Amino acid sequence: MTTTDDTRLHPDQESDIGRDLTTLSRHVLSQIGTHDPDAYDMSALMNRIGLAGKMVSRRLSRAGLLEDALGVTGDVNVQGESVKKMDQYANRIFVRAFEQSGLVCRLASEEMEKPYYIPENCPIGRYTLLFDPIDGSSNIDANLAVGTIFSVRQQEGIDTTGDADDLLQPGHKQVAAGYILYGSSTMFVYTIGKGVHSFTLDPSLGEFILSQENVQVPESGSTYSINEGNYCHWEENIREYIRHLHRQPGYSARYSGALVADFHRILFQGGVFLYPGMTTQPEGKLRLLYESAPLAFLITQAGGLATTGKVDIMDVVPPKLHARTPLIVGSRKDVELATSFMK
Ligand SMILES: O=C(COP(=O)(O)O)[C@@H](O)[C@H](O)[C@H](O)COP(=O)(O)O
Ligand SMILES: [Mg+2]
Ligand SMILES: [Mg+2]
Repeated sequence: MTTTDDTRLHPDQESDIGRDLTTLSRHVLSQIGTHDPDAYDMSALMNRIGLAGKMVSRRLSRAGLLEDALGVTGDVNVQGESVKKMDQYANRIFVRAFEQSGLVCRLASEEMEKPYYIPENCPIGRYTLLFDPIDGSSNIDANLAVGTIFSVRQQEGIDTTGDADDLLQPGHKQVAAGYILYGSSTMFVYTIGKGVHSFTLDPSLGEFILSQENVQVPESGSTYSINEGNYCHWEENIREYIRHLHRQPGYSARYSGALVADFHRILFQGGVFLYPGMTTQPEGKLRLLYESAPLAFLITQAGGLATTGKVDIMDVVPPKLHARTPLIVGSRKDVELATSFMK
């Protein structure tokens, strides 16, 4: 007679039992290390960003099957760029996620000319969420990677004019920042000033599960990421730097058309991303408050650098909500080499 060992588990079950199941909200709480109301608010805030990200991820994953997911709306946003249906959807999802949260008093995004106020949250909502709902939206219709970038700041002052002028402060004022990358898997990467941590969405659980703690960018890398189609519009010093890289053995160009995706590669594998100013557009393309500053916060927490070529991105004071700035970001040695050409 044969017997079965009821305590023995299938290999899939064994690996589930052995795995680390640290969720995003739990991780934020453990990072803060206290259990006061502020810690729970920050944890809930991150969880809410994660929830909105999951909804965007779900829609992207079925976009080709839905009637209203691909293509443009026909509107032009405050940046003068045509709005994609997914830009509008993601913007609305983030606003909806926070309307019912009691956590955030204002949201400012690439897709909204002025900050969006949630007056019922304002007496208690101390935070402002700044975000780029879909970064790299030209990739959407080609089924390529896109992202969401976010930054959290504490409201300073009463903001009686409703213009959110207190947001016009340097990147050091950020209390949290991160991004969601909608790639071959969906990842959530964040910092609250205590290192950089990455999570991967397990679609079967609907949860972001910790995949790497304390990410450190390599000191140098072999990738440079820049849109060389703009070569003719760069200043001569940038052209000279790129020609210098062309002569170095082992350097590869990688450019996906989505800042988040290119930044993610560099954060994990090293190298440098550049979106410099151009003769036609001296401040470049990227917006400081919800693109460059959050990525600068992340990279500095990971041991790298972010600069305009002249000053540290974290020190830049934006003159207006949607201000742009040149960006050079990545491994310390690669950024130093790039900036040495700009002196
Ligand atoms: O500015 C960006 C796009 O942001 P957006 O989709 O407008 O939120 C970046 O992701 C750039 O799209 C990306 O770096 C490619 O820019 P180009 O090289 O096409 O100008
Ligand atoms: Mg963007
Ligand atoms: Mg965008």
